Amino acid sequence: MIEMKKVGKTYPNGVQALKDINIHIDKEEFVYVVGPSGAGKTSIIKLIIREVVPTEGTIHVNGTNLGDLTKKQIPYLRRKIGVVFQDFKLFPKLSVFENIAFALEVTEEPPDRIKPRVMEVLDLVKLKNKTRHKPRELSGGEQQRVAMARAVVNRPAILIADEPTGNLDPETAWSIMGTLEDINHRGTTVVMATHNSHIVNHLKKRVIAIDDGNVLRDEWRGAYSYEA
Ligand SMILES: Nc1ncnc2c1ncn2[C@@H]1O[C@H](COP(=O)(O)OP(=O)(O)OP(=O)(O)O)[C@@H](O)[C@H]1O
Repeated sequence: MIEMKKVGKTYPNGVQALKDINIHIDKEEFVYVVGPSGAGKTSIIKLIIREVVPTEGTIHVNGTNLGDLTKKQIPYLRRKIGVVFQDFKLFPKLSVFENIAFALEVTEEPPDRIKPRVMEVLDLVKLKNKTRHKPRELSGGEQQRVAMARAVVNRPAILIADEPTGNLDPETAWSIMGTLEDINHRGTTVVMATHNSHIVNHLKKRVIAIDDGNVLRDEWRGAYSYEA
């Protein structure tokens, strides 16, 4: 599903963000990527979605060697990968319904299929009663749930979440984790970069710990850290 072999990333300014990354993530796994600020977590995510290219090594996503992709093929890769961010990145002028429908319109979903599918994902994230609201009329947790609904509306094989609970209070963060687990149980692979040690230590999953551009640990049902 996601395979990185001997992947290194040196940015044009000479910063070596990733050194020798070897990771294999299978279909339907739920994986935390943890590590201190600057460790390289976001760089791994950007490589998976082909926002940046590696300086060394090879990456396969869903059987495709990203090194073989032409610029024109990148949008097709992105359809297989949903992404959510810490700051939600919703369109402020569009309603909840329109924010999600937009993702189907750009992939040219037949118009009569759009409404049922949007309502289906709003049901999944428990927001069917807020379809006409604008993002500013929602709480942070609700906005993140809209972002998740939008990320999965095209039925991607993989959902990448970069610090999805970063802007949320602890209780709301747990509700977001419930939604991510529901998405995972429906067959989507979830890769979540996080600093939230409480969640990682209590909702046990595979943990890939990155430090200084290297994989420090890769453990099934691991912990956030083993210090103190
Ligand atoms: N576009 C870029 N150009 C140059 N250096 C970069 C770029 N993006 C990231 N870096 C550097 O690469 C290293 C890894 O950054 P990255 O954003 O992957 O870390 P991170 O683990 O996601 O950190 P955080 O938890 O703070 O988001 C850092 O030293 C960072 O300064």
